[in-house]
Parts: sequence; C-alpha cells; structure tokens
Amino acid sequence: MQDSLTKLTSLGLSEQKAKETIKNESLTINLLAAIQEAKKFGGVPSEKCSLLYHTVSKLKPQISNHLPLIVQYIVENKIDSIVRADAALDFFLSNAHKELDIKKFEAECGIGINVTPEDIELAVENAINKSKNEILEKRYRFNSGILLQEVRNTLKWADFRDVKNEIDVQLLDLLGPKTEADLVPPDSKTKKKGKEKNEPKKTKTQDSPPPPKTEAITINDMISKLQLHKPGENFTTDGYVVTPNTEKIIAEHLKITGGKVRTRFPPEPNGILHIGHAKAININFGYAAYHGGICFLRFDDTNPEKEEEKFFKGIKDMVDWLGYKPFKITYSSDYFDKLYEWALELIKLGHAYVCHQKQEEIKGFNPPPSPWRDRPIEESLLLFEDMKNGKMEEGECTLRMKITLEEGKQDPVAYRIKYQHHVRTGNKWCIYPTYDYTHCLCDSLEHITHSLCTKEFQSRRSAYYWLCNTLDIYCPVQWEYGRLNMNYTVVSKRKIAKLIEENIVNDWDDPRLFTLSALRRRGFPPQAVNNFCARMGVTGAQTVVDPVMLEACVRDVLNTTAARTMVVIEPLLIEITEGIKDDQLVVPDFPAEPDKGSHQIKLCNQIYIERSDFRETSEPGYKRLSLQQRVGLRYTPYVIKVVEVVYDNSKAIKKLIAHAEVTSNENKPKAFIHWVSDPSEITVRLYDNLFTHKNPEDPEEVPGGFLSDVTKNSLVEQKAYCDGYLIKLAKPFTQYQFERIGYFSVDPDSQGSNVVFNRTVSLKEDSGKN
Ligand SMILES: Nc1ncnc2c1ncn2[C@@H]1O[C@H](COP(=O)(O)OP(=O)(O)OP(=O)(O)O)[C@@H](O)[C@H]1O
Ligand SMILES: NC(=O)CC[C@H](N)C(=O)O
Repeated sequence: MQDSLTKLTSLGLSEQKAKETIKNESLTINLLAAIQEAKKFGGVPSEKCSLLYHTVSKLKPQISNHLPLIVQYIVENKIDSIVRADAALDFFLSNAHKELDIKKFEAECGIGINVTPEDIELAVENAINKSKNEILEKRYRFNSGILLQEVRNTLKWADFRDVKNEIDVQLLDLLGPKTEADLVPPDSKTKKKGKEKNEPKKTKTQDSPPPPKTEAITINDMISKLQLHKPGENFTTDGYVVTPNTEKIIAEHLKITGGKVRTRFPPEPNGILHIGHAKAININFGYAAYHGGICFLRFDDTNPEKEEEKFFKGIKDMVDWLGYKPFKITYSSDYFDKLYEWALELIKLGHAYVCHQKQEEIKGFNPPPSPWRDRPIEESLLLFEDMKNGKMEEGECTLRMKITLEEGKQDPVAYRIKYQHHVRTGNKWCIYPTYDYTHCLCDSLEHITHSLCTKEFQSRRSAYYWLCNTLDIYCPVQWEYGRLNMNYTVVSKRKIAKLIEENIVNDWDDPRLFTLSALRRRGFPPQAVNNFCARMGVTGAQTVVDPVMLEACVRDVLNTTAARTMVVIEPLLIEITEGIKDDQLVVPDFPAEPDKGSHQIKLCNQIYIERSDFRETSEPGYKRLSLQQRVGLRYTPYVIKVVEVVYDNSKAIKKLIAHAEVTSNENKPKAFIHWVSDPSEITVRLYDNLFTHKNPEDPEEVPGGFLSDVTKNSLVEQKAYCDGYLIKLAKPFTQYQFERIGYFSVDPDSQGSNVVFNRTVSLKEDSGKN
C-alpha cells in the first residue's frame, strides 16, 4: 500500500489524491502499470503526469491492453494533448473488436501532425476559393462557419482561433471594408425607409461564428458509450444475485414497466445542488431519455433535521433549469408505511434486530459485535413497536440488519429514533429509515431498472441486493460512476455554509461558488453545464477538473446566444473635433449573423474608449491607437487619429483630442476598437477563483484549512459605460458579449436603471482577468 502510494505521488498526485485513487483498485493497477511501462522510455516527465493520469483514468477495461502503447505515445510526446488522448481512447473503443491498425490509429489521433500558420493560410485560401462565387455574392452575409468547417475537415488539429483569425483577414482582403449595403440587415430593407439616413459602414468583424457541429459532444453521445444491461436482463450484470424467484419477479417487473428504462435522481433535500449533481442529473435523465424511458426525481427525505422546504423547491428549480422534466416527483417519505411493514417482515425473518449499542460504540473500524444480535424475534418486534410509538429515547436503540458490508462494517442500522418534525410527514413518525435501508427499497418500489450512483456507494451494493432479495422483491441493478469535483472550489454544503457564515460569499447563489444556482446567476447557460458534463463522460474514476474546462463550454454556447454590445470598462474620453457628425447607428446583435436582430446606438463627437486601447508611443506589434497610429471605430465608417493629449494636474491622461476620417484603402487601420458615445453607467462585477490553491481542502496543500486559502480579489466591482439602449433592455439572467471584453449576465440585484452585470467568463481563457 505504502509502495503504491509513493509510486502514485511520483506521478504528481497529492497524497490525498493518491489515497483516494488507491480506493479505486482498477485505476490504481492501471496507473502502476503505466508508471512501470514508462520506465522503458525513461520515466514519466513531470509535465506529462496529468495527461497520463487523465488518459489512464479514462481507460475502459475492454481497451486496457493498449495501455503500454498509450504510455509510450504520451511519454514520447506523440500524444501531447487531451484532444489527441481522447481521440486515441475513442479509437481503441470503437475498434476494440479488431486488431490494432497502427497507421489508422495515428491518423485518427493526428499524431505527428504539426499545423503551421502557413498550413492554415493555405487551407483558408482553398476554402475561400471553393466558395468564392457565393462569398462574392453574399459578401459579409456569407456564413463563415462554413469556411471554418471546411478548414477543420482538412486541418482537424488546427487551433480554432488561429483559423478564425486567418479567415477574417483573408475575407477582408478579398472584400475590402464593409460597405453600407453590407450592414443593412436583409429583412430591414422595407423598414429602412423610416430609419436615419446615414447607415454606418461596417468594419471587419471579430465575431466568431458558431463552433462547428462536429466538435460538440452531447449527453446522448456520452450516454451512447455506456454499456449497461437491458431492462429485464439484470442477472447479466456482475455481482447480481439470482434467487429462485428472480425469473418470476423480473417477468412481473417487465409487465409493470413495459420493458422501459427507469432511472431516478435521488437528492437529499438538505441543501442546494452543485456542479457534481449536474453530472448525476444528466446521467439519470439522459440515460432514460436516450433509451426512451422515464426518470423520477425522488427526494431522499429521510433526515428530517437537515431538510427544509426551500431545498425541495431549489432542487426542482435546478432540474428544470437544466432542461429536464421528471416523469414524476416522488419522496422516500411516500413509502414510509411500506418501509415500516417491510421492517417488521425483516425482523420476523430473523434478519433484523433491535440493538441498544450507542452510536459512538458502533462507529469507526472494528466496533464490537452487538450483544443483541441473537435476541428473540418477538422481543425485537415489541421493541421496534415501542420505538415507533415514541416509548424510547433518541439514541436509546436502533433497528439493525444482519448483513456485513463490503468494507467490513457489520449490521448497518435500518431505523433510528429522531423526535423531529418532518417537512412532509409532520410528527407522524419518530423513527426514520437510513440510506442503506431506504434506497434499494424505494428503487424496488419504483421499478428502477438502473440505480445509477456515485462510486462511494459501491461498498453498499451487496447490502442493496441482499435486502431486496431477503424480502423477495424486485431487485434493481446498481451501477456506479465517478464523482465530479472541481478544482479551486469547495462543494460540500457544510463548507459553503461556513463561507456564508464568515461573510466570504454572500449566499448559496454567490457567483463565485459552483452551486447550480450560483452558476445560473453568473450567467452560465444550462446548455453549457450539460455540454460540460457530456465532455466529462461517465467513467468510474473520480474526475477533478479545472473551472477553465467548464468556462470553455460556456464560451461555446454564449458565442452563439449572447448578443454583442459595446461597453467600456476603463473609460478614456476622446473629443473628436473634426470629421464626424452625430449619428444613430444600427448595429447587429450578432455581426456574423445579421438576421438575428440589431440595436441602435448613438455616435457623436465625444466618445469613450478603453484606456488600454491608447498608448502614447507605438511599439512593434501594437495595433491600436497611439500618437503615431490611427485606429478604426467598430461599426462606424471612421478611423480616428489623435491630435492632442490633455493631461490633468497629476500628469495622468485626462482626455484625447482627435480627428476622424472615413475609412479608405489609404488609411486602413490595423485594428478596430469598441467605444461608447452616449454613456450610461452600469456596475460590473468581475469574478475570479475564490481559492488560491487547486485543492483548498487538501491539508497538504493548504495546512491552514480552506478558509485560509480564500483569495482577496475574487470579486472586483466597478463602474462601466454602456450605450443607453442596453439599460432599457437588460433583464436579469440575460447574457451579452461585451465586445473584446467578455461575456456578462444581468444580475438579479439590478433595479430600474441601476443595472448590475456579472462577468460570466472572459472572452478567452486567462485573458482580461483583473
Ligand atoms: N460530485 C458529484 N458528482 C456526481 N454525482 C454526485 C456528486 N455529488 C452527488 N452526486 C449524486 O447526486 C445524487 C443526489 O445526491 P445527494 O444530494 O443525495 O448527494 P450528496 O452526496 O449528499 O451530495 P453533497 O454531499 O455533495 O452535497 C446522488 O446519486 C449522488 O451520488
Ligand atoms: N444511491 C444514491 O444515488 C445516493 C443518493 C442519496 N440521496 C445520498 O445519500 O447521496
């Protein structure tokens, strides 16, 4: 064990992660084999550790024979990214039944393919040539997504952003700056009559088209890879216990379900849902939907002291938000009568007994066996009735089942006494069933076909089967998957409560948290959360991912759904004394898809630009405004040049004086910047990770505990300028792209003209963070 631990930590795992990994036997075996294998090639270089771990953790048993090859390719840098590693795993899976064709394999994973800027240039040129006639005809209305797709077909491993930039450059070269006609939305020709006469010319767009369809991994893709038993074939799964009555019971079960898949999402209503629950929701609802089955939302309400009405609602809201509709909402407490009846039966069968050992006595490893284990059945029946009738004190006794769990724990408790009001059953009960007793029986009553749960319940699987079989009732199949956890955050309810208590965050939906309500408030679209879960896949291994992975999914969705707008966060005033006249511009909400609507903004001779878009002296590579260099104003036909810099008393730049000219081939600027001319003030909240360390809960990384790891600037609030039109439109939870800055979502704190925006994500990973 110690040896394995040392080996795993040599792979860059923290001791805690290594310990956790060791609990997963097959993953540990694979990782140790990988470490051993890597020695042949000089060991695992430190920068390869996490890729190796990622890949090995996704290695399914049916393709584990390819482990040596994967290790070799990773160590030799032939597989150098998650994309290629995932492509390799996919290749192995879809060819699991065939002999390995190494050439095909390398081709599928893009091994050896180094995409140069020249490759991209050529591929874009070819793509443009292919559609040249259509492009010349439609000009900027041509859907450049088609070009992107075309390039990806030939350069699968090229960076999406590099391709997009190249397309923009070549289109600009081919078509020149946008003309007035380019800017008029196609359906607005008739409306145009009533509009201001001076429609602006449009400038080179920096907008990204929707990402190519081939990139998306959907929940269905994820589910399609899951190979679970068919309804009614429970007995084909490992560890399922077949009894003399199984055949008959399964036949009845199939009659009731009509052979359909039935799953359930079973949260405890003791808190809010978090990103890990999104995975559970997607797996349960997704699996049922994919197979044309049904999924229950079952509140596992067996701990009345922790449960609150508001959590039932909060959970239901988040399931709705993710777009799932339960077939039926049920509650473990719906079944309390039946569960009690079964408990009596269990006692009568000699499989359960009332025990007087105290909770402290039976906690921990190797507790002493219960001296009451073999007491007469009659005695247990009477005592259990007394428990139910409130004749015993809390903690005085429990009902225990005669079964040993995988981890060696003996005789788990089935019922305990709690003099506690229950949100749904009031004071009817003072005994409440435990998870081990309740879960399988509720699953059985609802005829669940696949009881999907997280890995830590593996050790309870035999008790689950035992209880159903002992009562001779339908026994569902339990399947486990790895929990999903997130770096730089905590998701445990107790810890979030502490953060709130210490005023570190404001509430359960503070956008710095990874609860679902927080993600919604921050502006994460539910589709992005689902896409993220789909990308994570359903593996047995616990997955810990960086928020950047989730943020990438958010950008993908918002790129196609968030209307563009210009907002200036660090304003610098420019007075344009020549060459411009007041105007009202019609600006498309989605420059790449002008049909999707537009908004009007004002342009006059006073504008605000970002301070960072001006430098007094240009340096090589600098493309924006300087004393020597003009810049274009986005969505206008103008370029501006600075004629004077005005300083305040402290020698800071107070404002610029500039002249404007209409863009032409002679004064074509190197860049176009955003601006605001009719400023209305808004509040923007800029968020960053709440914790400094990846694993704030890891005592090795953070000896002072997670509270000591909180960063100072995870929330920066400041004022910004937008055009007045936005104030009138902004509705809570609506997302916008503040061009060149990031995606922002209207916070529900907004009131009237006092609009607050949360930064959902910056435009690119790591850019724009304050
Ligand atoms: N991090 C996670 N990743 C995947 N599934 C999860 C995660 N956390 C909980 N689940 C699953 O969601 C379902 C409902 O969870 P429930 O609220 O009862 O869990 P929990 O373990 O109490 O959560 P937590 O302690 O994190 O608040 C269960 O099937 C559980 O296994
Ligand atoms: N089997 C499961 O999915 C467990 C659900 C249960 N509510 C829990 O305690 O987490």
